[in-house]
Amino acid sequence: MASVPDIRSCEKKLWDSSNLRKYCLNFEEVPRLFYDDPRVDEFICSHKPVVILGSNLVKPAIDRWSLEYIERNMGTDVNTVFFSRNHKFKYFDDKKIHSCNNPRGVEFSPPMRKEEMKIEDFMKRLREWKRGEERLYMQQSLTSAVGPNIVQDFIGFNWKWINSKQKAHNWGKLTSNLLYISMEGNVTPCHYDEQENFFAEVHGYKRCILFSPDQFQCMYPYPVHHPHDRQSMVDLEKPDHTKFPKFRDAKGLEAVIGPGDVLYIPIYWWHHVESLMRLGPTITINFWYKAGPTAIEYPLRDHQKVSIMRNIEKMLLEVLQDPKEVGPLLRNMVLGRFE
Ligand SMILES: CCC[C@@H](CC(=O)O)C(=O)C(=O)O
Ligand SMILES: [Zn+2]
Repeated sequence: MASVPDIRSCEKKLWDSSNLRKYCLNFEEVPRLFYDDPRVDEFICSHKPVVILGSNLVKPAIDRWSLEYIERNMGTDVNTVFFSRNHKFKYFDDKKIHSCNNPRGVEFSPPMRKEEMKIEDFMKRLREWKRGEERLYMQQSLTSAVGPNIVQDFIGFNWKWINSKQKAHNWGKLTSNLLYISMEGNVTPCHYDEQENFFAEVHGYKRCILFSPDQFQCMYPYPVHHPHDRQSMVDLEKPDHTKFPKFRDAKGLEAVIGPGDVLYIPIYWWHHVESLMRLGPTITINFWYKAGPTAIEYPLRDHQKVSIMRNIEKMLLEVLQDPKEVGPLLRNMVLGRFE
């Protein structure tokens, strides 16, 4: 992507395309709107991503949450830290590992490992990291166990604004706020979540590549029973166009977000997230909301069709018991009949 003129005009551009990983696709820009622009609600209402500027959603964190401040104030509980031998941190559900007896009988090998660490141990590992060592990525729910200063900062978030969005769009409850502390260059590969997400950048720059739920045929998600459920089987860095031919036609959007920017990631939208290279660690806070009650209206929305497909896979596995039987039954149902 050519370096994008930063609309916050006077600010010096702090990154350029050399900080971004290169992919075989070109992406359209996610629109960037100020928080009080009425079009923001139009984007949220139509489940379209938008970068929201100037909301002050997590201003206390932007003003205070340096790595040193977080180390001093995160509290004494342990934090979830993922380790990966490469730059990818591909999520997997360890409760589904048993079901992954894939046809060749090869056991599932987790692409990363998890440790519960004290904040000071995580920060030490981060400071002393050497090329070639496992990369680290802290992904920890903000709970009442954090220190009093961080509780105060959290109270100082712009709850008035975000609560008004939750209400206006009839979202369900706020289920969690995760604090992400990532090394430069870390990547969370392409996946979708079943929650609405306000993704608030606190420190550093992240690039988010997004694909709509209507790109389902191009994204080749793992089966629902697989530990990598909700993840795309396509490796964005070296896509296998033989196994995943439709990926060539995928139409994606992208946004680079910096401190103060909030990216709305609609429920079921695919997203790949990378911390820009050579710009140091990034800090992000997300706000995950349960979806609101959606009346069944026709034509069905694409994300509703994804939810229907998920339920069909779950039901078939429930009744067939053997994951290896789900594909053949679906093929028998469709081939030559619905094509
Ligand atoms: C564990 C995933 C964190 C995040 C991606 C990222 O910032 O690396 C994301 O996917 C989300 O907030 O939904
Ligand atoms: Zn996600």
